[in-house]
Amino acid sequence: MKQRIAFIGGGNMGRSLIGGLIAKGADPSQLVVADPYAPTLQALQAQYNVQTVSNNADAVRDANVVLLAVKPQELRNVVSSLQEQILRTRPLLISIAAGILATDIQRWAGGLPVVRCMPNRPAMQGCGVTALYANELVTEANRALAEQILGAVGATLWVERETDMDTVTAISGSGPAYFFLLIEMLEAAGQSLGLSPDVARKLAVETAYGSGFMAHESSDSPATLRQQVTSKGGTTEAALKHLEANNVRAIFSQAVAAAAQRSAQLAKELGST
Ligand SMILES: NC(=O)c1ccc[n+]([C@@H]2O[C@H](COP(=O)([O-])OP(=O)(O)OC[C@H]3O[C@@H](n4cnc5c(N)ncnc54)[C@H](O)[C@@H]3O)[C@@H](O)[C@H]2O)c1
Ligand code: PRO
Repeated sequence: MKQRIAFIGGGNMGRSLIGGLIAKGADPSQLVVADPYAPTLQALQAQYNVQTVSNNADAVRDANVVLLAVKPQELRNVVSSLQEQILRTRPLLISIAAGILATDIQRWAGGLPVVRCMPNRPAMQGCGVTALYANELVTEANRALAEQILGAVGATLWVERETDMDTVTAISGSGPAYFFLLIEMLEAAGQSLGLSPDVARKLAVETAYGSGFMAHESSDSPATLRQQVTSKGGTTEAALKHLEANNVRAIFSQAVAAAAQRSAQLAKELGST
């Protein structure tokens, strides 16, 4: 990749993308990270040997891609304060912020095109998934560049309607947390039934890994894979009956809807002015 990418924000997700890109062979000298928190910069410098700066304007100076990885609440100030400079150098702006509309970011940037996307934390291991959205100002070259960067750390897909980004965020952006919660709950259940913490954790984590890997590799649907584990009158059936009787599907569906609603709400609270 022959791009110079400026990361604005080197927190959890910035670090995941940087770690994933470097693991895939990106040259650290092509990546610069700006963050006001010195320990974050020191850790990124030590671990990845990327250039780090405390000032956003310094980071974007020579960049042809600016990857916005700050919290949604920070985005307007960050982009507006860079406007004068980026209007001169015209980098591609890529936002990973939940909720915030591409048109709002575009306006704060003085009219530059913006690719809005939603990656997820497994990008760090090169097995993330990113959904991207581009409005009419975004060129084919912009799209290709964004896809090249996010595609280096996992699967990519484009959505045509920006409203779908709220659902995407609820499914794959937040999704790793749902799976981590499930691992936590399996681990706790194992412990409460008498397993040692180490054994309970190993069983829970390896089972999640194996199941995810199998779902990824198999041509069978997740429902079919589930049925293959579930012997009639057996142990799995006993557990699944209990979950179904307690409305696990409805609860989960409502939880995901709450995440999507929060994404839409963030756009209203923090954008459109
Ligand atoms: N964490 C995830 O799994 C995830 C997944 C997809 C998208 N996102 C999106 O990524 C963005 C960052 O989330 P995160 O979880 O990495 O948050 P984070 O708090 O871990 O990281 C944000 C970073 O931005 C830095 N920062 C704050 N103000 C800044 C400023 N003015 N200029 C430059 N840097 C500044 C902070 O010091 C921090 O290191 C959010 O918009 C979030 O919606 C997060
Ligand atoms: N983390 C961000 C949030 O919780 C966006 C998706 C994952 O808002």
